[in-house]
Amino acid sequence: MGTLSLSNVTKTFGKVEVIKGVDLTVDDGEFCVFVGPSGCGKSTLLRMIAGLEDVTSGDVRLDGDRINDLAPAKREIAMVFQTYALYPHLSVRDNMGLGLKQLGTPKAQITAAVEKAATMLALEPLMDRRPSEMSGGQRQRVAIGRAIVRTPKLFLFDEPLSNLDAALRVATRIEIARLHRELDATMIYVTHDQVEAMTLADKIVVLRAGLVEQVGRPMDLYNDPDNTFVAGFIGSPQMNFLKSASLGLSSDTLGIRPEHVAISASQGDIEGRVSHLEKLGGETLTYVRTEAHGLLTVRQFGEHDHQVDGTVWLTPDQARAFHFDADGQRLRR
Ligand SMILES: Nc1ncnc2c1ncn2[C@@H]1O[C@H](COP(=O)(O)OP(=O)(O)OP(=O)(O)O)[C@@H](O)[C@H]1O
Repeated sequence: MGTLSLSNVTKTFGKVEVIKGVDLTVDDGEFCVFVGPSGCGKSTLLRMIAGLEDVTSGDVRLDGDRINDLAPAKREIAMVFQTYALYPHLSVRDNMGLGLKQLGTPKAQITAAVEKAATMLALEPLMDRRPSEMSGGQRQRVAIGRAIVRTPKLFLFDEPLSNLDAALRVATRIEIARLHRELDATMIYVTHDQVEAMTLADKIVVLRAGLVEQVGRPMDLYNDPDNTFVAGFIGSPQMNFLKSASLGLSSDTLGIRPEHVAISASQGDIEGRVSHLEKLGGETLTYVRTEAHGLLTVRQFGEHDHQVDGTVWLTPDQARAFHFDADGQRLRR
């Protein structure tokens, strides 16, 4: 079991309140991802769950038990950091087994748990190496292995892939998804990476300035955002925001994803000039400077050529558009 609940959790550093009352439930076996702009409080929230920061007010519960005052080592929670935090003088085997050893677990049991985790993570050939003799990706697998052997109720990941190169990030991301399926464990994962959030999460929590903006399944946040903040945050490239009035519409702002804007050299609703093009292989992004709405992005599948500085016409697909009021709240019709 591993159900986490936060009720009205706050955190104050000095006089500054950085977490301003968070309510959240992460169900047993769920993969929950925290996203939000830099400084919004993702890591602080994670560290409070782990017990590495005190909770200023509110309750943190694991399977119903209030754990606010429980020492980190007693929480049955394992945390994997961006910077691995392995002991340099210990072998992989000893790094992975250390947590259990400190808990006084019998040696045979430690060996069995370490071997099982090593197999899951394909670490067997590396067990006698020290951290300095391994690549970043291998070290991160050891850090994940160290978390697994403790069979915690809850895994916390703080941007675990951000020190890895692009190919290794993809491989390790897939590995984490597999581990989640195999372990059937509850996981909370902090990331800046849209792809990680969209692909790993059962549930995404969008945070902004210490508050939860919206919680939902990835595609629900993408297709049904509550406000301009969530609409702009989820999805890459970002949603376009247009002034409704200049399109003859009654809402304040019209939101349209780059893939739902048609581009033509001869006709359309909005005139603009091509600012620059990005050909990404499978798709082309065209950035168009418009007088009424600023810079807009158009996404087309395949390779397309639009002359830089040339005049183009854009037409948002109204059926796919989102409408927002002057406060940025979604107007659902
Ligand atoms: N020990 C501390 N003392 C004072 N302020 C802190 C401390 N730790 C974090 N903060 C502040 O709390 C706020 C939230 O920080 P936090 O690291 O949780 O944000 P984050 O969303 O994880 O950011 P990032 O995405 O950049 O890692 C920030 O304004 C930060 O400056």
